[in-house]
Amino acid sequence: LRELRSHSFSSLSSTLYNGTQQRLPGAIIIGVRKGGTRALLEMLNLHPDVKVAKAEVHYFNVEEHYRRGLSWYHPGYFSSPEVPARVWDMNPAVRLLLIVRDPAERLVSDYTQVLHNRLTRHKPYQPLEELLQHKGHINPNYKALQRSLYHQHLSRWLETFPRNQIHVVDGDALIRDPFPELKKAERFLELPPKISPSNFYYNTTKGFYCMQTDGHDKCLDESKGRPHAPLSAQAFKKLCHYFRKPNKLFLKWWVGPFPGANSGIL
Ligand SMILES: Nc1ncnc2c1ncn2[C@@H]1O[C@H](COP(=O)(O)OS(=O)(=O)O)[C@@H](OP(=O)(O)O)[C@H]1O
Repeated sequence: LRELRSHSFSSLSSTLYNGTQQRLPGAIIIGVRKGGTRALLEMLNLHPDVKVAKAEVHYFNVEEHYRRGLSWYHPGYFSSPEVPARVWDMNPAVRLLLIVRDPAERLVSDYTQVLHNRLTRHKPYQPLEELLQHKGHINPNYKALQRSLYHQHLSRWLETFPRNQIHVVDGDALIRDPFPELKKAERFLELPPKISPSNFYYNTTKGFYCMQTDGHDKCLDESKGRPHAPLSAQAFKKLCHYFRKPNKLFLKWWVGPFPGANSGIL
């Protein structure tokens, strides 16, 4: 269930429409595994006008969602081809927040998560270097690699949704300095500016920003920000090289034909 949540959407009911309790989300976070979805969701939740749908509401009772006609919750992956049309059917005006991160880093994080699960269950595992390469070349069939080909998944969303309904959150920038990314997301959602720099502080033990509001503070759990599995510098370089073209395609869409310096994925 947790997997479903983290690999799919996180929904936000906000005051986009009527300022009251809404049943269907006015905005949805789409993103791949390990892109920073949870951090974005928790940080947006600092806003008093944002209501984050509880995980249970999404996925704990899928049958109920099906009965209510929300079948898209079930396979809701950024990379699932059938999802954009289903989201459109739910609400064609929904705002989409797409969070991405350096595709090579995301891939290593993705592998690290799988490795962690296998180690916990005392199951055998293959080293990343083996999965990643075939006869000395990057293996294009490796699923975690395919999940990092953002432009491919995005192009399907763009067949359904206009560009201005999708806002990209730079997951790397969110790690380094969350406030500016939150500001941009707030603007995109047309929310009054309520999130402030004082909502964030750098936690040196965690090595990441944590949140604080009304005297309470909160860091993400230990599954976020784990040390990554080892990968040789040579293999990582190959991987970055592999992603150069897909990154360019994605960036061209994101920032236009002349990419600025703000994106972390080149
Ligand atoms: N503030 C803060 N604290 C902790 N972690 C943060 C934060 N901001 C972003 N991140 C990054 O979020 C990464 C996990 O992304 P997801 O939440 O999408 O992962 S999951 O697929 O739902 O498991 C996670 O990836 P890893 O570092 O590879 O574990 C983090 O780098």
